[in-house]
Amino acid sequence: WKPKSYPPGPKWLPIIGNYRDFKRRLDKLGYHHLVWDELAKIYGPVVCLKMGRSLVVTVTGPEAVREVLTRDEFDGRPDGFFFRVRTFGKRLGIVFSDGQFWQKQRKFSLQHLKDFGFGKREMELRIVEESKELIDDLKKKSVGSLYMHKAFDVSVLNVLWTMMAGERFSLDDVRLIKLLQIIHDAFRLFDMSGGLLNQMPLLRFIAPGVCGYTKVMKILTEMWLFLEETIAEHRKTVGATHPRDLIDAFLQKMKVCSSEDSFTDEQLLSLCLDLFMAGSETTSNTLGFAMLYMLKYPNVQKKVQDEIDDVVGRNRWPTMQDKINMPYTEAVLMEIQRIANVPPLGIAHRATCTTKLFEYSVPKGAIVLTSLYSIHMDNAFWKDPFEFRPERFLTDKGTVFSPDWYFLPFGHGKRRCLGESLAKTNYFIFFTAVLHNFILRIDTDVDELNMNGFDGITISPKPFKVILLPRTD
Ligand code: HEM
Repeated sequence: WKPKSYPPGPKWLPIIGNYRDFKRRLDKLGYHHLVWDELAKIYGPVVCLKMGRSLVVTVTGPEAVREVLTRDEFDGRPDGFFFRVRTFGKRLGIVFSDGQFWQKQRKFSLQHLKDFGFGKREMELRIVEESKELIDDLKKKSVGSLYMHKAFDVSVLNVLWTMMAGERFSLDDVRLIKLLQIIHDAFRLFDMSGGLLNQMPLLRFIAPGVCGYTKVMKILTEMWLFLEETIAEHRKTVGATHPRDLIDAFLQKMKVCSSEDSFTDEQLLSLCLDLFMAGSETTSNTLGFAMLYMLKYPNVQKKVQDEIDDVVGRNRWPTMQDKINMPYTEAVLMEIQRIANVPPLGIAHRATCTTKLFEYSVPKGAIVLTSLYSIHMDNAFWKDPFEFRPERFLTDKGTVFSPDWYFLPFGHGKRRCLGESLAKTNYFIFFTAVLHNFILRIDTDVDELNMNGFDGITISPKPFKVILLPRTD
């Protein structure tokens, strides 16, 4: 049974709703976003499923995705056990908070990250320094072949962490590598609707292992401990003025705010957790896929290298100023984001009031997923969406073309990615730095390269090995 006015979808069973049907399709297709795609083919661009206690509405295709991302009543984030367990049973952080609390915290974070270079030349210089360090490290390690799917993890995080906590990690930092692996596992364990733990939270008492509770608590405990140590260190040394980083700025703000305000110890930890998680996995997975596509398409790799050599030459490092003169490279970077779909369903939204979506009624509290995958792979618009063809992003004149509603790797609207400028600069500098310095070769057959990643909140590349041949001047 379900109200007639709700969006279409398969019939609900008592208690579990559509869980069994969804699981059956997931076992067949292997990826959550493909299940939603299959359901959209049957029921249309707005599909509604009941997953345990959660009502999940998923929108597919540019028209429906645009409708959700441009309307304030869909700017909420889901509530529920899974979304609160990270943040002490409360709605904290930035990613899964909403309303005035979120507005205030998002504004504060952006404003103060900017004070420490975010989106500015300083940030780019830091990324260049990190990329130089990474290239040196790769040169040392690149005797024979090496795993490349996670090569960027620490370097990418270092840029963000310097602005947040004023420190960077050595590329071999064992604790950080372990922590990043933990985050990686966490992203594989759940899906954007919160998974079983959100749908049936009581399962944590009955079957904590099966519903992922045991693992999630292990992951969170390690993350909390790590972040708490960093924050405690800041607490000891923070001054009254001249903050050194975002944590200092937050601690100073706490001192001048009343205890009812949203600037609390728990919020500081939650904010750090959110930025740490949102900022690391997405960018390094995108760069991992970028390496994979360069291996699979050596002719594209060569064209990028030729463009870098033409514009940058062999005697200096690529910079963001070069990007405007490198349309082919930019088109390649865009095509990788389009086809790899690292966040295939973006981040879950929530209807903050009962509202209409086209002719359907969406009740207050429904989880709303936007299939970014569906717009990136839209058959009618892209014609051959499964082909890797960077030229699709170039006009006849050779300039870069960005089709607004068919290319949204960072989302759109008020909930758009907070880290976009950092992510884009990281992506461009690390990618061009590697191709400037190395020719990437595989040591297996090209056909053996697996372009399909692991499923999860983000899609991540499966392990692959690369032979890095130094490019001579
Ligand atoms: C290639 C890398 C990245 C991609 C593809 C990406 C993509 C996205 C997407 C699709 C969203 C959700 C938009 C929505 O809700 O509709 C998002 C949100 C977010 N991203 Fe990113 N992101 C990337 C890197 C980063 C970085 C480096 C940071 C670190 C500062 C970051 C921080 C965030 C935060 C905090 C949110 C939540 C914003 C909010 O709810 O107000 N992201 N990102």
